[in-house]
Amino acid sequence: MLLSCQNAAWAYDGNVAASGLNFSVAAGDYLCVVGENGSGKSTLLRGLLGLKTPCAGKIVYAADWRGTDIGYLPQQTAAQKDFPASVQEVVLSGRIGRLGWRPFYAAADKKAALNNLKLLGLERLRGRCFRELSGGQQRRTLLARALCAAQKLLILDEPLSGLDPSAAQNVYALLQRLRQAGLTIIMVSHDLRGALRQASHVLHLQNKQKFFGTAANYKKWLEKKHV
Ligand SMILES: Nc1ncnc2c1ncn2[C@@H]1O[C@H](COP(=O)(O)OP(=O)(O)OP(=O)(O)O)[C@@H](O)[C@H]1O
Repeated sequence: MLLSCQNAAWAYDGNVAASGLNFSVAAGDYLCVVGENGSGKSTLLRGLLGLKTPCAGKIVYAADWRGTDIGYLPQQTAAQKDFPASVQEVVLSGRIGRLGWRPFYAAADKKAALNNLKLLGLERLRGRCFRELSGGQQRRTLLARALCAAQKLLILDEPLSGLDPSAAQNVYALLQRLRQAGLTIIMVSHDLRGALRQASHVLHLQNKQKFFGTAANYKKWLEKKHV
């Protein structure tokens, strides 16, 4: 078990955004978090990252858990679009959590950045200024950055937003390969069909936990709901 949410809830100024969350994620799982706008998905991700403290319940992490093992792709925000740095620098910054006492990046950091730039088809753009890129190119750059950070767990908040169909397919194929290589993935997505093709587990939120289980059982649950 990598992490387990035990009756956890989060609120903003007393207004509950998500409550009664009980689920666990094992190493190698691919969990897709679904639900309508405002159902608490991003709040949960921030909770898992330790950026927002639960107002009830708790999250229990594996004994050997280190916060630096996580790569995180946040939801797109206006502020992110204005980074005055090159694509390569943004991707390399995914290694910051691993620098420890070192004041500079090592050859291994630069190699990892280059590798992830290639994986996301960004090699040609590496010298370009991040803020001059298209929305989809920026999204891929931030995904490459998250990959640079992800040792054990990749947390993605709508990774496909702004991507054209072929770029989205490439990201799905990449996630599949990463999972086969042993990475655990937690992803918020509005592309239910695409997510269900790949996910091992689904968590459906509506400010509460409506469903948690395997993707196969989620399909059955959806069918029952609609008869
Ligand atoms: N910083 C904040 N301050 C106050 N309320 C917030 C804040 N962030 C989110 N909320 C509220 O918490 C609830 C859940 O929001 P959240 O962003 O987690 O939903 P979501 O499922 O990720 O939505 P979307 O699909 O639109 O991204 C919403 O009612 C939202 O208005």
